[in-house]
Amino acid sequence: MLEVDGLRKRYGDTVALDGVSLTVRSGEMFGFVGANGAGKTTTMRIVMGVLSSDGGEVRWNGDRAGHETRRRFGYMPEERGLYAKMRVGEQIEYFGRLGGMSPQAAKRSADELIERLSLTERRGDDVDSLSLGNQQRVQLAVALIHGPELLVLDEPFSGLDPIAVDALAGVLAERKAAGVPVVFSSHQLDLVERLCDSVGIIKAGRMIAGGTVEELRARESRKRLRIVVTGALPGWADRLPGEIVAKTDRTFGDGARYDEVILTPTDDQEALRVAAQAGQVQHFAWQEPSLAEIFREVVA
Ligand SMILES: Nc1ncnc2c1ncn2[C@@H]1O[C@H](COP(=O)(O)OP(=O)(O)OP(=O)(O)O)[C@@H](O)[C@H]1O
Repeated sequence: MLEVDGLRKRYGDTVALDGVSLTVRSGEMFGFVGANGAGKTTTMRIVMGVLSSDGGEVRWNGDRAGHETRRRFGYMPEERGLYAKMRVGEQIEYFGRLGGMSPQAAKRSADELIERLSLTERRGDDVDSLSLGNQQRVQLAVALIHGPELLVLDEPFSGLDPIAVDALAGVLAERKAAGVPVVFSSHQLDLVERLCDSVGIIKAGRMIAGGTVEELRARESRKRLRIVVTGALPGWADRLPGEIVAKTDRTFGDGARYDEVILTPTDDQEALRVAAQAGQVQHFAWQEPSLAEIFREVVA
C-alpha cells in the first residue's frame, strides 16, 4: 500500500504542494487529476524520490520509503527520459538490468513487453526514429520491465491513438489484477472514469476531493434532470424551475420541434408539470454527472 502523507513543497515563492495526502491500496488503480500546475507531477516525483519534499512522508507498506524500496517501483516520468540513440530492445533490457534483473530475465521480460505493446517491428530501431506514441510505449515497457511492486505513471495516455490507449489500459489492468497499486495522472477524464477504482482531485497543491467516482457523484450537490419534449412552443423552457445547464432545440422541415434541456431543478414535480403542459414528454430522468462535470464543479 502506498501512503502519501501531508506532502509540502515550495519552489521559491511558489507553493506547489500544501499538505497532499493520498492512499493507494494493493490492486487499486488511482486516477490523479487536476488542472495544469495543480501539483500532480511534483507529487509523483516526490513519491519516486527524484525530488525531495519540504515536509510530509511517503510510506510503502507502512514503512518510510527509501532508496532501496523505490528501486522496486516503476515510473513513467512526464519528461520521458529515454536514450535517444539506443535501440528499442537494448534500451528496455538495459533498464531491466538497472532494476536488478539478470541479463536472461531482462531479455525474457523485454521480449514479452515488446510483443504485448506491438513494438516487435521497431525492436532494432533507435528510439529517436520512433513516433511519439511508440516512444511512449517504450517508456511504458521501461517502467514495467522489472515487475514493479508499484506503478507511478505521469500522463501515460497523452498523445496515444485509441488502439494504443486500449493496449496500455489492458497492461495496467493486468498489473492491477496481480495486486500492484497503479497511480496515473491524466487530463482524459473519460479514461480515468472508465479505468480507475478511485480518483483524487488536486487544486493548487491541495487534495480537494477523493474517493470512488460513485462517492464523488454522491457528493455532487446539484442533481440534474434530462428532459426531452417534442411539439412545444419556443420559450417554454423559461418556465422550468431551476437552472438550465444545457439546452438544445431543433425545428424540423415540417415545423415539428424537439427540445432537450439539462436542468438542476428546484422542484422536480413542477418541472414535470411544466414539460407536460408544454408538449409531449419523451424523456424525463435524473442524469448522472460524468467525472468531467464533477471535476468542473469541484475545482470551480
Ligand atoms: N522546477 C520548478 N521550478 C519552479 N516551479 C515549479 C517547478 N516545477 C513545478 N513548478 C510549479 O509547481 C506547481 C505544480 O506544478 P506540477 O508540474 O506539479 O503540476 P501538474 O499538476 O503536474 O501540472 P500539468 O498538468 O501541467 O503537468 C506549478 O505552479 C508549477 O509552476
